[in-house]
Amino acid sequence: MSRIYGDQRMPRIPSRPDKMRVPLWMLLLAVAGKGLVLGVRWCWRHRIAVPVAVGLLVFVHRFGLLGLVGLLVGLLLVAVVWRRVHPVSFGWLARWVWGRVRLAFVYRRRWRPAMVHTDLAIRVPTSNADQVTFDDYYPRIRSIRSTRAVDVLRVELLPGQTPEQWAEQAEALRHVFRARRCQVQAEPHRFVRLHFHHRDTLVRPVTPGDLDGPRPGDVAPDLVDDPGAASGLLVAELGAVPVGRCEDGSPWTLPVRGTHVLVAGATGAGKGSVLWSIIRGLGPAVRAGLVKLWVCDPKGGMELAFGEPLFARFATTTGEIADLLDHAVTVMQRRTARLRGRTRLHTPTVGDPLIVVVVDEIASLTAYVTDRDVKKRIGAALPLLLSQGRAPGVVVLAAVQDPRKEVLPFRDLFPVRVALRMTEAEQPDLVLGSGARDRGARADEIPLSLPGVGYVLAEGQPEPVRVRAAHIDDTEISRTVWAYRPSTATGGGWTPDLDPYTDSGSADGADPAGWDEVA
Ligand SMILES: Nc1ncnc2c1ncn2[C@@H]1O[C@H](COP(=O)(O)OP(=O)(O)OP(=O)(O)O)[C@@H](O)[C@H]1O
Repeated sequence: MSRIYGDQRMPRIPSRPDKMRVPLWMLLLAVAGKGLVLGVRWCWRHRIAVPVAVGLLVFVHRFGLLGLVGLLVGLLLVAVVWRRVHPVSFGWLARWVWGRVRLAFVYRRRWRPAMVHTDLAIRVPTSNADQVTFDDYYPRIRSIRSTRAVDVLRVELLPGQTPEQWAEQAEALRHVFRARRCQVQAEPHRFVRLHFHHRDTLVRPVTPGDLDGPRPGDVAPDLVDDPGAASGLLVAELGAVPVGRCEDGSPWTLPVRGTHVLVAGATGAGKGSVLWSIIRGLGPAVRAGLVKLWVCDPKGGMELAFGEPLFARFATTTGEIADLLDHAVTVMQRRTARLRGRTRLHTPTVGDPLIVVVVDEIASLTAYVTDRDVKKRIGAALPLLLSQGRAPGVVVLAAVQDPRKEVLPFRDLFPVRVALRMTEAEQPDLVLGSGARDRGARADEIPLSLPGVGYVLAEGQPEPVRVRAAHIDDTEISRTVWAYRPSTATGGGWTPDLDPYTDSGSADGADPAGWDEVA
């Protein structure tokens, strides 16, 4: 209140002004005027419902109840035909109508009490001649978009409110509107979007999509005649590698080129499926020679050994892993020296591919290694790769069970992070950044029955998105390996002219096939 009234906490003490005689006609006129204004305002607020109701009344008056039944049957038939002929426009209209219905019967009815009890309404004390009263100001719902699974309300903030205040009340709002989950998304100014989720769209496992078929709106790289264009398409796709599905039904993709990705989750949360989905998504680029997978499986190869033919390098002991990481640092430093002042982001080519260092259970390398020399080498190489590897095209894709800083000291160096099921309520914030859980990333509430479900937060993206990775079973892994393993003659064949800065000789001053020789 002090904000509105300055330092004056209560309104002025009520004082009774002198009585004034008002003629009765003037009073009646004032009451009628106020009634008219309120009536017009009400009609304006219900500007769709009022004409529809009036239209229906006129219709019934003219054609009777039987006519009304005929009209409804006719509308139903039109809807069925419309849905078959043009499902997109029908879907849009259906969502709009469903949104108006939800607004009228759910949100408008419970909105005011919900706002008062969550302290999101503002109460200003006012005084009249006899008593102190209060004026209530309610945040206004400006629009609504509804599907069968989620209602999204766009709400205008009251002066002085912040999206954080709304995020704190998300759990209370979820209960008021009987939703399964409520997520608050801030707009840059004045508005928040409240997502009330009613159904879980990620209950069913996601089947991996076809990587070689035509994409919506374009064609598969394999179907492009010009090899340069095909390669360009594959390189472009490294910015959005298909991993699974988002809660809103859209494809879940992750960038791999120019970033590092961390996947965190308790045991059995489905980290393997995220790693395998990304590896599989990189398959076409691996087959084309534009990506090399350097894979470290400190669990002795339990998780990733199936894919060995797909990998340029595969290390399972801590000694081998330390060698692999040292070599990745060397390649990174050579490339950095070569590309310095020429480009800010390496463009993969067959002679100079993107190197993706995949590490399953990265904590085994940072916290649990007993050999001091190996631990020191790994402890030096990993932060170097994470801090300098993005631009020269040596990127890290890692999985971890325990996201604490003592276990993974450089987790903040991963720009893209995925939080699968976690065991403690603080962990989503450790992985996705502070406040992520309040903004809806309740990874600790993901049930055991939903492996592969999690929340993702990419660099520059303010809100966590709920996602599910595709389920890659052993058969699909074998198919992927068989379909996308690179040809044995690495470094041979045609090199697309994508990188104008690539030297005419070998990429890093060494034989490109040399990377494989080290393995
Ligand atoms: N996206 C998914 N959809 C459906 N089932 C999945 C998915 N991901 C994993 N699973 C199932 O969940 C179980 C555990 O998965 P996974 O081994 O990938 O978990 P993890 O996090 O890697 O576990 P750990 O840390 O113990 O290796 C497996 O039986 C797997 O079949």
